[in-house]
Amino acid sequence: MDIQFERVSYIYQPNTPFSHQALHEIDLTIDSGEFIAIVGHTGSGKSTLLQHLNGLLIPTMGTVKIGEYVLNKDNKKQDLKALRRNVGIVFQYPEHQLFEETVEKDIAFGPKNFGIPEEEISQRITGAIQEVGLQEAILAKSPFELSGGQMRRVAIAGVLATMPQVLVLDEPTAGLDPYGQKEMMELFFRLHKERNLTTILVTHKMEDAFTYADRMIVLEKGKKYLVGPPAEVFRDRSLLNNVQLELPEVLLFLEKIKSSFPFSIDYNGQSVEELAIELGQRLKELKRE
Ligand SMILES: Nc1ncnc2c1ncn2[C@@H]1O[C@H](COP(=O)(O)OP(=O)(O)OP(=O)(O)O)[C@@H](O)[C@H]1O
Repeated sequence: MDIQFERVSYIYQPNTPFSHQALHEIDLTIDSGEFIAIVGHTGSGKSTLLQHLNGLLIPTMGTVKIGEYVLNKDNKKQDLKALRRNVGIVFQYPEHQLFEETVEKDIAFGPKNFGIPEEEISQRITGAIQEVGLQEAILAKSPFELSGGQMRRVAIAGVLATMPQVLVLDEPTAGLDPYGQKEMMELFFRLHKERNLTTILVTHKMEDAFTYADRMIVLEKGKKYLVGPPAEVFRDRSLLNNVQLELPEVLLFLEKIKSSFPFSIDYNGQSVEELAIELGQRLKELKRE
């Protein structure tokens, strides 16, 4: 499913004293199978943009096109069920949305809602629980008996069981310990590769954007500020000034990826190590200039 934003603006509570324009004329194309990271300060519009991906918000101006769907203010009354089945959103702290008596019922909720036949639902539950690295024995438990990390995995399994083509992740590793964060990101990256799943990740972690994304989108005050492969975006001097990416933070993450990278990625023929060294040097030079 290709995704296209054409001059998308969004205004919260228009024509009231509380009116706030959260997105300004965003143009954007995301190809099927891409891994996109969206970064930007608090309040830059990241969550607002995400909510346009399954029609939770409809642009105030402009158009969002997702597969067959055309979302704009002239087209507000369409049935969005198929869109919502195909675009799975994992909101921040998704475990807060668990509510059923058993893990099994919680995971079944999405597929049931989308009218998937019972026999298929049980297969999907088993598949999803394995995919997120949990044992089947957990299905009979109450979600509230589980650890925080397990609850998060159950919530993600619920989204995966709807078999989306696009997976949208809003700070999915927030609140997990560093080991849990890495495991979770590797899970998303594996799903992305295995299912050719278009993945759109909102993150504050530059390291994750750099490690996993094909392209990064930097939002600043509701505007698309920079977009490109992470290695290019990090080379942009203005990122240092405008997104306030601090040099120690960058160096720290470059240092980390050198030792902990689980696989090699090649950007324009450079190994990650070469890239890290080059980026580190360039960023030092930029700060000196
Ligand atoms: N329901 C609302 N009514 C009015 N303004 C809102 C509403 N929701 C968000 N905003 C404003 O819109 C802007 C963009 O918010 P948004 O949540 O999209 O930012 P964000 O980049 O996701 O931030 P964060 O990183 O904190 O999650 C902010 O200035 C926010 O205060």
